Amino acid sequence: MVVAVRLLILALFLQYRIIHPVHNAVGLWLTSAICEIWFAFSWILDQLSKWLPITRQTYLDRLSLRYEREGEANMLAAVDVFVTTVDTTKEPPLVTANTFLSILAMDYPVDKISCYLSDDGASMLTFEALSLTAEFARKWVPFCNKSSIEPRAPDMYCAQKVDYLKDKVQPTFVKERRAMKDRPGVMQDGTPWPGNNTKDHPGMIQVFLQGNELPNLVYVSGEKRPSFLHHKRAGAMNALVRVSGVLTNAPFMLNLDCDHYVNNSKAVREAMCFLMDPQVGRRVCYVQFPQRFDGIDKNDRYANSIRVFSILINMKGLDGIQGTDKDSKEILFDEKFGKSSTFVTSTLREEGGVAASSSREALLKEVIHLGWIYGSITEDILTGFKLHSRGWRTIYCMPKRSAFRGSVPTNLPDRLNQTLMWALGSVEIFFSRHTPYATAARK
Ligand SMILES: O=c1ccn([C@@H]2O[C@H](COP(=O)(O)OP(=O)(O)O[C@H]3O[C@H](CO)[C@@H](O)[C@H](O)[C@H]3O)[C@@H](O)[C@H]2O)c(=O)[nH]1
Repeated sequence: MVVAVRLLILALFLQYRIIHPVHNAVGLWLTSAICEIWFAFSWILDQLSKWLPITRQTYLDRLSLRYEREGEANMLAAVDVFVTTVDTTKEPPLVTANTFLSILAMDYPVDKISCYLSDDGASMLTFEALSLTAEFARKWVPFCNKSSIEPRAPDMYCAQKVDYLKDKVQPTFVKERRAMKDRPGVMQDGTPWPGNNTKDHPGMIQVFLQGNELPNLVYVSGEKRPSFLHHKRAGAMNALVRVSGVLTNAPFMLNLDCDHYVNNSKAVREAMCFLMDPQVGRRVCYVQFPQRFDGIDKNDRYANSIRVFSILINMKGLDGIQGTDKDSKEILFDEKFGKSSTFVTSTLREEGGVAASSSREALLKEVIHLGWIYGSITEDILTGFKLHSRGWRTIYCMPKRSAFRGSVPTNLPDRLNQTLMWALGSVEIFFSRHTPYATAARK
């Protein structure tokens, strides 16, 4: 009803605008009329996606009943978690360390989680930080598991103003908690990685944790050469897909930015409710969680929360059609689980991912399945489109306790840069051969 009334008002307004030209300022009138018609058109498109909003419910106990039977081997699927970082000045290693600790301490069988960091900055500082993170994880993860705390990112947990003495918790817990709070700082100085140039260095892989007590933890910095495009985050993600394909090759992957920590330790289980569902799971290629952010100031100067709340209905609506694409317009981050088989975890011919007898055309076709698509700085949106155009479904999952939380730009230049990047990415997709309109026309 509201939409119909708005549509009517819009039609009357546009009719008025068109039949009343401003003769002494034709240029201005024409420009504003074109802009208004364009906005009206995009608003109508936006409404179309809202007809069938879906709210989903997960039942974690049933997941456990099906896949974690007593006396039997745990049947939950393994997950490779990918985190990307590039610039230690904008993405402090301490933030990345928190993200990793929250991942390592997730409520999921430890032998089924492997964490990978892609360091596009090839920074010694990040490398050192991850090494110290691995050390601290040996204390932090058992503490989290024993005490069932939330969130499991140490800084965010310790920043909570909870009086544990008041709650009459066990004295041992209070003591252990204090020990965790007084942990030694994990950062050292900002010495650059010796002998390396961020734009020209060999590939680097270091396994920090491996075994049955903690999840695997691997540092990766993909090879960079000045004469080759490395395709920014898409290239970094594909490097991780290839490395993890060789090392752990889990059937699912979780992808996070370095400043997005796990806020709900059961997040992976939430996603598995869909991905491991015998019926729904077969058609689903990823599960996406809503964007949630810390650090938004009281007046929300940079409009960070608008994109969180106003898009909720759009996301639910899209879920009712085929699922959400990664949307750069309002969403900053999302976390998604994809089936590696969709992306084919091990690589091309040399890794046995594609039969040696494949023709060049077949190979090229497979390459499209092989990972994040190149050609746009908003590679996640582009890849989301591609997956949808191949018939995959995606799920929008909103657990009561938000699954992940991230940080937002806290100054105007960063916020403007971010918005510009998303806008450019969308324009790139629109004019590329991957444009959804061309894909729809080809069908
Ligand atoms: O060359 C690069 C550039 C970026 N990144 C990483 O990519 C992530 C996102 O980059 P950022 O510049 O912070 O972009 P945002 O706008 O904050 O990120 C949102 O928008 C991007 C483009 O749509 C998506 O890739 C991200 O997942 C999404 O969170 C960060 O972890 C970076 O460290 C790299 O690994 N290599």
